[in-house]
Amino acid sequence: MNYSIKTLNSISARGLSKLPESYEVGPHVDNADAWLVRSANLHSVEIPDSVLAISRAGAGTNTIPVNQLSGRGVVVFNTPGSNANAVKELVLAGILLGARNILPAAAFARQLTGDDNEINAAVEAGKKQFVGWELPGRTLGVIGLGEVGVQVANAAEALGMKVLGYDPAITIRHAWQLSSHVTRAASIDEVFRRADVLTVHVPLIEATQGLVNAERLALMKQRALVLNFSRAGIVDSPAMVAALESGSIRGYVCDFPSAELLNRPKVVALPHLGASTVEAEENSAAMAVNELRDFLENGNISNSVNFPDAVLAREPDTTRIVVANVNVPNMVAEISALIGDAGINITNLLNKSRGELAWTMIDVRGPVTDALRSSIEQIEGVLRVRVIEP
Ligand SMILES: NC(=O)C1=CN([C@@H]2O[C@H](COP(=O)(O)OP(=O)(O)OC[C@H]3O[C@@H](n4cnc5c(N)ncnc54)[C@H](O)[C@@H]3O)[C@@H](O)[C@H]2O)C=CC1
Ligand SMILES: O=C(O)CCC(=O)C(=O)O
Repeated sequence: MNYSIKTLNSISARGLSKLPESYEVGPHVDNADAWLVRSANLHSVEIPDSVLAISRAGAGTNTIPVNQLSGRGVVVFNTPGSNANAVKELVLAGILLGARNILPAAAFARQLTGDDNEINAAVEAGKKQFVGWELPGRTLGVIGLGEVGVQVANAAEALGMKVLGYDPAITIRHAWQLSSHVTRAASIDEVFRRADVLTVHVPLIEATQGLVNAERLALMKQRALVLNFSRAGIVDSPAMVAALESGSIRGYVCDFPSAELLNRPKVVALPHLGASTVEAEENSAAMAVNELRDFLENGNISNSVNFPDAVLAREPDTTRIVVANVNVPNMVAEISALIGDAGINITNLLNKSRGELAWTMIDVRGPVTDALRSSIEQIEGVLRVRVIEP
């Protein structure tokens, strides 16, 4: 079977090279079986019915209409951790940019004129305006201790910072990865109160929209530094601008330029560069490609953000019936009954659920007719059915 994948952003060629030659891949593929995206905003894009899955080569899926796709039985993947080191490194750079006033200082040096003696004199006279501060002993507040947040917390701790973390839904894996020197904050407001530097590493969802707002900025120490390498909407921009103008916040370092933030000396806004390293682009693309291949060729799911993980080893010479369905009782029995009525023997079966959705894979010996497929599609609660030949 030949599959096709449409790419909607520039995707690392090395990552794409993991696909076999039989795959049709590129930006102009019509009616593709799957889409591979980075930050492309799909909320107002028509996604054809041919699309069985979308993989986001990266972490954030706020640009994808996940709920709507779930209702169509379309699986949405992301690539957890694939770019976390790249983001961590840029966050560390951001902390140092703010702590040492590096950008205004470099701008000052760039505009110097005269011979070397005059430049040296101007340097000695001017440098006192850029006196910074060192990291050891300062408190870094990290909100969100997932793939990125844990790496940022551990790296800052290794640089001598005191680290205060907050994540009410931290996973066991991330809790194990976190340095034992990181202190757990009892509340999000405690992080705002105690941080000299605050960094947010949470997804943009309804609950995190405007999480950094005027009330919380007012809790912060005078002249604290705020970083946002997650998503623009997590910080209330007018509140941030007001805090910068009043001088209560020293600086805002982020990955999301906007009209409101342009030309503000206390703002460093990078052009969404967190994941823009050769390594992160390659890792993310390779991970997304592997997820899509296993999904298209076997119906298996790893790292989906809407459907459960579901992996069932393939046995030779079996046909796989893959069903995306609403998580309601008796579904497996109803599907199995139709297969039995068609006189087909089931060799293996997996049914996994996640919230309101479920994924069912049934391996059978013998051909699956269009009539059987269509009768499974008619079951109430079935969203989509695929038949994958041996
Ligand atoms: N600037 C860039 O290029 C990049 C930006 N990102 C952004 O960073 C976000 C985080 O990335 P990862 O760490 O890889 O994701 P992740 O899913 O591994 O971690 C997110 C963490 O935030 C926590 N969380 C959710 N709501 C919270 C709340 N209200 N308070 C405290 N914690 C909360 C979750 O429990 C989870 O542990 C992504 O969703 C994406 O928006 C990620 C990678 C690159
Ligand atoms: O693909 C990119 O450059 C952005 C990465 C990102 O924002 C993410 O992974 O959430």
